Amino acid sequence: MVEPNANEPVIDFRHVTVIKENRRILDDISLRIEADEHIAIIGPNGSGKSSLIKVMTREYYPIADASGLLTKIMGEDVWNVFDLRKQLGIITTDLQITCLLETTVFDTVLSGFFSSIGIYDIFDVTLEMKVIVLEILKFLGIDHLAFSSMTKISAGEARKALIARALVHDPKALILDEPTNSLDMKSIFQFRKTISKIARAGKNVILVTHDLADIIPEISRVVLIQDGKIFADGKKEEILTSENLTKLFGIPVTVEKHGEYYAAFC
Ligand SMILES: Nc1ncnc2c1ncn2[C@@H]1O[C@H](COP(=O)(O)OP(=O)(O)OP(=O)(O)O)[C@@H](O)[C@H]1O
Repeated sequence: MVEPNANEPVIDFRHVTVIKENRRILDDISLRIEADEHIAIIGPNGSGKSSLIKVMTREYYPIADASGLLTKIMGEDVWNVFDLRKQLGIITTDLQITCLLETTVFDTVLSGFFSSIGIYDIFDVTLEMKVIVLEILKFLGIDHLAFSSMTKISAGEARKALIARALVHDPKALILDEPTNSLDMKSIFQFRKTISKIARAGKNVILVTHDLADIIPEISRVVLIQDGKIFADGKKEEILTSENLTKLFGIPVTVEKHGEYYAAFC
């Protein structure tokens, strides 16, 4: 198994172009995320955010003949996909839908060890795995829900259970694709606190969102994506401006800062 190098950039992509159905859905993207960085990726619907994440998880592959192409993750070019998924904890809305089964929170988190949906008799579940699951549930403050069904807890709690599932392998980075979709204000508030706690615990947070309010204070860098290209990349304070967001979304947008958080109005 590839052991990640903690000092190497988590992501070092250069000249990444992905073509699907004869269209460049990612167009010459270069993006380097340092070992200690937390970033937010923002862009309109269809701009290529999820596709970029899929290049990170090796679900999408860039065209191989691009000059200077590099797709290093934690210093390595070549990854076994199973090893890679242990290092990159991923939470998507699709996963939330897939995991909403009549299964307990505990088993949902445990299933992260097997990259499965549900737990089956053939799995070799160890005591150590169970201890890790309980520790993570405690860390995220949902241990009291361990034996509740995923279908009987709130959307915010279910989202935390998925984060717990992504953490079982102690990944280097946590990738969140639109994590607060369909959560109410209280759940969003609690969710942000959880992500802040994980960021402070030393995991890279890579957040894909439409909502500036998801950008936790620990995130200092923002990347804007438009039409498969990087439109702007830099310090949060410099990138999150009304002018940039107006150009990015093609509508008048006003960005305001409230304490350590941002909000956009259109
Ligand atoms: N497998 C595929 N085959 C064909 N087209 C694809 C494929 N995957 C993505 N696309 C197209 O690439 C573009 C970018 O899609 P992507 O899902 O990356 O955008 P996004 O920024 O994540 O959008 P959203 O905010 O709506 O989730 C879209 O036009 C999408 O239809």
